[in-house]
Amino acid sequence: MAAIIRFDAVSVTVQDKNLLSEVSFTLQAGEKAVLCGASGSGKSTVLKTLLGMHRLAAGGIYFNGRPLNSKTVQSIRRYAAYIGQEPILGADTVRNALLLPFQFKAHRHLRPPESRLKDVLQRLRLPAELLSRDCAGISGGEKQRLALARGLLLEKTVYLLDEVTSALDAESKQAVFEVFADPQLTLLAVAHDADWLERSQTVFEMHAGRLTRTR
Ligand SMILES: Nc1ncnc2c1ncn2[C@@H]1O[C@H](COP(=O)(O)OP(=O)(O)OP(=O)(O)O)[C@@H](O)[C@H]1O
Repeated sequence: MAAIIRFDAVSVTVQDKNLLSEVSFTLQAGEKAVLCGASGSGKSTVLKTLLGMHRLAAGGIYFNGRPLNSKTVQSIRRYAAYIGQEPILGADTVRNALLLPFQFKAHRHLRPPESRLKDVLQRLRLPAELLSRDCAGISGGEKQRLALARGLLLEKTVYLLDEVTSALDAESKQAVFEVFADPQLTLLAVAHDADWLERSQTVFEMHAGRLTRTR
C-alpha cells in the first residue's frame, strides 16, 4: 500500500534552533497514529511542518507520493484538517461557523443541509440546540468537537489533532474515538493519555526534535 504521508529525514531550523532533526516516518491511508513526547519536544512542529507552515532545512515531505512544496501544499490542506487545542470558529453562531467554509467556491458543492449538520453534531454527542448558540459562549471541548464536525462536513480524510481530547469527558472522548474508527480516515494525534495509546496502531515518540517509532 502506498503511503499517504511520508517524512523523509526532515529537519526544521528556526533562528538557529533545530526544531526537527532528520524526522522520518510514514503513514498509510487509514492508519491511526499517536505522537507523544515531552513538552517542547517538537510534536506540534511536526503537524505544522506537514501543513507547510515551516520551511524545511533538509529532507522532504510527500503527500500521496507528491513532494510538498509551496506549489503543492494546497493538496494536503484540501484533504487534511488540523485541530488545535483552542480552534477558532470564526463566525457569530455555531451554525454559521459550521457553514463558513461552504461560502467559498471550492466547497460550495458540499454545502450540507440542516439535517446533516444535526447528524454530525449527534455523532459527536453535541446537542442540536448548539447550532443557534453564540460561538463566544462555547467551551473549549465543544469548540474542538465543532472543528472536527466541520472537518467531517468538508469530507476531510486526514486529521491532525493537537491534544484534542484533553479537555473532554469520557463520553465525548468516546464519540471522537468512534468517529476515527472509520477505516477511511487517517489520523495523526498528539496525545498522551492511555486511551489514545490503547487505540492506536502506531505510536511515535518525540525527543528534542527527533522522532522514533515505538509501536
Ligand atoms: N516559530 C518558532 N520559533 C522559535 N521556536 C519555536 C517556534 N515554534 C516552536 N518553537 C520551539 O520549538 C520547540 C518545539 O515546539 P513544539 O510546539 O513543537 O513542542 P510540543 O512538543 O508540541 O510541545 P507542547 O507539548 O508543550 O505543546 C519548543 O522549544 C518551542 O519553543
